[in-house]
Amino acid sequence: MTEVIIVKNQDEAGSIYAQRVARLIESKPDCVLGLATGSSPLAAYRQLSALVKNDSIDVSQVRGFALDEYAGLDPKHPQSYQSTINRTVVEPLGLDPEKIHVPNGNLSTISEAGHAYDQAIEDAGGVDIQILGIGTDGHIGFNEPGSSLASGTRIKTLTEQTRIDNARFFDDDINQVPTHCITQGIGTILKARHLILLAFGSGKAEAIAETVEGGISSFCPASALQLHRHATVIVDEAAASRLRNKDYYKYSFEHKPAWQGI
Ligand SMILES: N[C@@H]1[C@@H](O)[C@H](O)[C@@H](COP(=O)(O)O)O[C@@H]1O
Repeated sequence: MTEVIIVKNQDEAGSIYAQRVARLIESKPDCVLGLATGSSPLAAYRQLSALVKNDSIDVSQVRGFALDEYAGLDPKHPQSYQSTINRTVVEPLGLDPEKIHVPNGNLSTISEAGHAYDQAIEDAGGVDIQILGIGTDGHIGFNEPGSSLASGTRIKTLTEQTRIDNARFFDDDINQVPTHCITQGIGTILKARHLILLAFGSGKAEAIAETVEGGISSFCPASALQLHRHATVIVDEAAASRLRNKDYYKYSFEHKPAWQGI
């Protein structure tokens, strides 16, 4: 089943992620991390970088692949996902920028870029742990409702809702938000060995209920997590508020043997 962990706040969620990733880096120094943008993973990255510093963990060989990028936006633009990943992950953790990849949203090469990206992930041996946020419409990466559950990395059209949601990063001006993106497909994401999805706040409650307890449907792309052998969904009470089986998730997490980890 998809494991659901209900936490008090983003820091508690971040610390669960950070401890899991720190263990991975210690056992596999050149591990491959799947990276995501958005506000949901920020506390997780902060906690991880604190842990890396406190425990003097060597991250020099860690590799990473981001989920997505806007199409046609200069990678140097402060809101490009290339810049965002550098600012929120690469710099604070002290990762080697050469080992961290973001899909190439350059319009002149975008038709080939998706296939090349999937190939690069495979050549790296696949993603060990993929962190995910979720859109209010249930999207993961930028796989909007209707995306094939078997899709590979490719160009997608953003929904108007996603452009409205993301306008806050573009001076609250939807016209500045690109209309297209390049995103890892749902099929690509499902190949990662462990998925950890984070969601906070009541705005995500419906998407989380659909993801975990709804039918598997391309209309809620995150519901594809139900097909994965090792998916962990970490949410606060507000994001968990529409889950019918909430008490059971709490009970099973409280009674989980410590050796099991997540
Ligand atoms: N492409 C990203 C997603 O990867 C992210 O999950 C989503 C939610 O962002 P937030 O975590 O800020 O709510 O935003 C964007 O659309």
